[in-house]
Amino acid sequence: MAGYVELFRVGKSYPSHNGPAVIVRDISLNIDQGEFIALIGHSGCGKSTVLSMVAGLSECSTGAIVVANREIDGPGPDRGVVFQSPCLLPWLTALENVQIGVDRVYPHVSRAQRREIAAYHLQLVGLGDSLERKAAELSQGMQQRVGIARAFAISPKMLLLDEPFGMLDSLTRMELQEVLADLLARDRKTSLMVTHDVDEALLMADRIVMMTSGPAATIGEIVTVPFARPRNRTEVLNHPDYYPLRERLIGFLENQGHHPPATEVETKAEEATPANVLRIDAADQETQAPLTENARLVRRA
Ligand SMILES: Nc1ncnc2c1ncn2[C@@H]1O[C@H](COP(=O)(O)OP(=O)(O)OP(=O)(O)O)[C@@H](O)[C@H]1O
Repeated sequence: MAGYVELFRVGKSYPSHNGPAVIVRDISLNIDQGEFIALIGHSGCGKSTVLSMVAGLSECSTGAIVVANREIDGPGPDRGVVFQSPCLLPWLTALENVQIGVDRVYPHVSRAQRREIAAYHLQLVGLGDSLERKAAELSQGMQQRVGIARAFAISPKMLLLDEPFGMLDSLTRMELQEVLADLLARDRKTSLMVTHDVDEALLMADRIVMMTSGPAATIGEIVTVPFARPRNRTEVLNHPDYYPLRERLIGFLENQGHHPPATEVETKAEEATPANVLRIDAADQETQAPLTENARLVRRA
């Protein structure tokens, strides 16, 4: 059955002195309207590469991507992107940063209405009192709230999130996971999120797509998360299926090990060792108790 978003045998390679370095290959995935997909895999396997092709920021070397029946050929306002760092214009206010996108997408509505749209979305992410504060004065968590408001304010058909909470401390990360979940409960956007965090994937996603390790990474396994959305963190953690699912995800990643990315293979073939493996936060290992904190896949030991 056709999906709302369809990836048909998508691949990406870059030229190198040894011929094309294949980063990802044969990525085929149908995403239903309103579905939330988490993309996980070892560092360097090509998760961001896939996301940036869906965003239209990078061209597919092979295959094609269709969003709402239209093959994409570049970035567009039908896809809102949230990056790890929100890249705000520091000299502009929170409101002005959100309004830039709104102005571009709604050029025909009045300036007052455009301001209202931007202000409304900043209120939704809890920044109603900070509309006029300069971006440079905001904490990292607040800046990321602006980034999320900016993505929602343009009413995209699809949301693309590239490790959106990766740079935040764990408490702020949990807060923003809830902000995002609340927004998605109001407006169930079709979403694709890259994350290193298996607990975040289990909290947010309807399906978790696990990528094999590169070079030439592809989809290894897809896990359906059986918890109804919207979700409550405590209920998810206490669900009898939670730990078996978590084990399955971690088991897959452990079995993948970590292979050097394609570009390293060319220059460092002899240095490829299985030492670069998945590690869980020391805190998690110490407690061995039900996790209230995210287990992180740390990139390299
Ligand atoms: N412009 C480019 N030219 C050559 N190689 C590139 C280019 N951009 C990315 N790569 C390579 O593609 C591979 C995949 O990168 P990508 O950022 O997609 O991985 P990732 O899984 O998102 O990694 P991480 O989890 O660390 O963010 C890496 O080996 C990277 O070096």
